[in-house]
Amino acid sequence: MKIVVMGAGAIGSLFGGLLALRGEDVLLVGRRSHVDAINSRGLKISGMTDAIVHVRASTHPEEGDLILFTVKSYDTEKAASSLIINDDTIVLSLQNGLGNEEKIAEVVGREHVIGGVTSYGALFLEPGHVSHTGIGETVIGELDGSITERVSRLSDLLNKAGIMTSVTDSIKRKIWEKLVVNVGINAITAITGVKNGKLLEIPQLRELMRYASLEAVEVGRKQGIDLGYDLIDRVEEVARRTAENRSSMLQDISRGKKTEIDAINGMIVRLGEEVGVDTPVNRILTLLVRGIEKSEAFRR
Ligand SMILES: NC(=O)c1ccc[n+]([C@@H]2O[C@H](COP(=O)([O-])OP(=O)(O)OC[C@H]3O[C@@H](n4cnc5c(N)ncnc54)[C@H](O)[C@@H]3O)[C@@H](O)[C@H]2O)c1
Ligand SMILES: CC(C)(CO)[C@@H](O)C(=O)[O-]
Repeated sequence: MKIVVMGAGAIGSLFGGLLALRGEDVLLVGRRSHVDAINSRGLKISGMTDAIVHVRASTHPEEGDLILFTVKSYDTEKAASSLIINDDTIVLSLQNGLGNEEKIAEVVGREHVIGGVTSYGALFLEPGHVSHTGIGETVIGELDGSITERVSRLSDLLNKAGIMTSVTDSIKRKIWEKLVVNVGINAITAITGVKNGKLLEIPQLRELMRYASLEAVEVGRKQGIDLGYDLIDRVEEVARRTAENRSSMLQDISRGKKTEIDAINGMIVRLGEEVGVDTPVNRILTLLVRGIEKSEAFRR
């Protein structure tokens, strides 16, 4: 199976690197500096995995049997339109936020797309070097909920590379559950500059986190997704488990990078309007993050 990683940044390089270490045929597609470093010195993975992986890298995609789709949500359309696929190509998105699978499907056709969520953690340290920062479950599934041979095969492939993966018949709910966690944690940590654990220690931030998550659950339920209200406690649980993390959105803001706010809190606002659920907390969080993105003064 020829595997193409579309968007070899932190998580894409880690997954692609782990698959290549297992002997799979992998092409990492990323930006020039990262590609050049990998082609001259190999991909260095440090942290929970320690390896130099000799894997091919390019700035342009090639045809693949499996495409691991790992660009940030705001790059989805552009990256999808550069893919080269054949009749049997599977495109597996491991992105956060909502709407990525639909955007990819619009470009390549729905029959090619499989949804995924991962609690693996990775950091991009410098060109040619990523850090493996966390291990967690990866869940994949067909968008229509069917359990197909191809999704089972894909799960086997990832498991063989040491990426603990299971197949679900409700990937949309899984994507929503991860979304609610990101809605509760990411924007508030990005705005206030605190690590995830502080959201539990500071009563005002804890209240905000619960309100933001509750709005997301209400919107999801109105969209027909079977989300329980206990998810709000699970958001707190994730903040506890990742207490020392600086969330991905806080890291983006600190580096002066664009955030995934539109696919996370902004998506709750947009969908809330569609289904008639008020989302004042997420509206303000979205406006603040968009404002901060535009403000030099807030770069830490
Ligand atoms: N990093 C993590 O631990 C983690 C965990 C779970 C989910 N995710 C999700 O996975 C996605 C990627 O996250 P990340 O942290 O790896 O981001 P990242 O910014 O490190 O990686 C994305 C990479 O894609 C590259 N890219 C974008 N468009 C491209 C194009 N057209 N051609 C070639 N390269 C292109 C970017 O240059 C970047 O290097 C996000 O949706 C994120 O929320 C990340
Ligand atoms: C789970 C999470 C919020 C932990 O920091 C992570 O998904 C992130 O930072 O985006």
